[in-house]
Amino acid sequence: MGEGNLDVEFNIFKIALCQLSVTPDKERNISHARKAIEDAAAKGAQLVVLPEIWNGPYSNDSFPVYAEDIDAGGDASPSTAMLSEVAQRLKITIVGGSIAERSGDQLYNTSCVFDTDGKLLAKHRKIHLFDIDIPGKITFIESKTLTAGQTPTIVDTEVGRIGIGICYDIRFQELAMIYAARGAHLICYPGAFNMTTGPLHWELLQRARATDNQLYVATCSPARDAGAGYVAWGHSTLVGPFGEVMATTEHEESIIIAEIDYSVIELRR
Ligand SMILES: NC(=O)CC(=O)C(=O)O
Repeated sequence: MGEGNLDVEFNIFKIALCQLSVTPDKERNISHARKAIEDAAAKGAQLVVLPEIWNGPYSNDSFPVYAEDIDAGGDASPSTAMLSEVAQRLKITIVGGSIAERSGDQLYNTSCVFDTDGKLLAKHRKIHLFDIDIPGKITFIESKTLTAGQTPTIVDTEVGRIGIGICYDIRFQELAMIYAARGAHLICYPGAFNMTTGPLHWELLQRARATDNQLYVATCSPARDAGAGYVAWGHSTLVGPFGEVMATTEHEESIIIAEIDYSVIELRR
């Protein structure tokens, strides 16, 4: 598949954004995500995207507790084992949101992409950690526990060339530009914006990245839990290459199904 070339298996296909509720019960979160992926596939989705940190709470206290050794696989990573199994069984591509990854002494916020044979195609470690202090509103210092990833991640799948970013990565146009220059059709950003930055920037940034680069942008957030330590904004969204919102939702749990047509990219350009 060459740069900008639309020689992919499916030019038109359905994407599902699974805006999942997340609880402190990891086993429940894994089986809940499995069920949502099955539902999405039953509705015709060939690409399923999950939220940022979907197997446990989004907090510095929880990251070390819920972290998995993805490279070891099997019992060391029940979350990614489930994603691999379901991708293979249902013959779909999965951008597996993100989970905390343990690698030696380091922890990362990591997104795994699986192909239709259940093979791990790529692992993206969040490059731009979410260190933020808006007095009286929100303080979150991801770098207290997490290490930043070092490399952009772009992957060829049966549903196109996909660039991966995680949440705060969306604020950095340079990353999206690299993906566009390398021929991405779609950038997927699992993300968990919050009640301060969500209303301000969530849709704006998605539409900006899509318009700047004239490609599709998909985001997937956890559903909002008003009682959680970190309250997610929700509003998972698909944006087209003209910066148009093609599908979105509010903050409750939901599965968004939408159609992507890559021929529109050339048309817009
Ligand atoms: N949680 C994040 O990584 C990013 C975020 O909430 C924001 O940029 O705002």
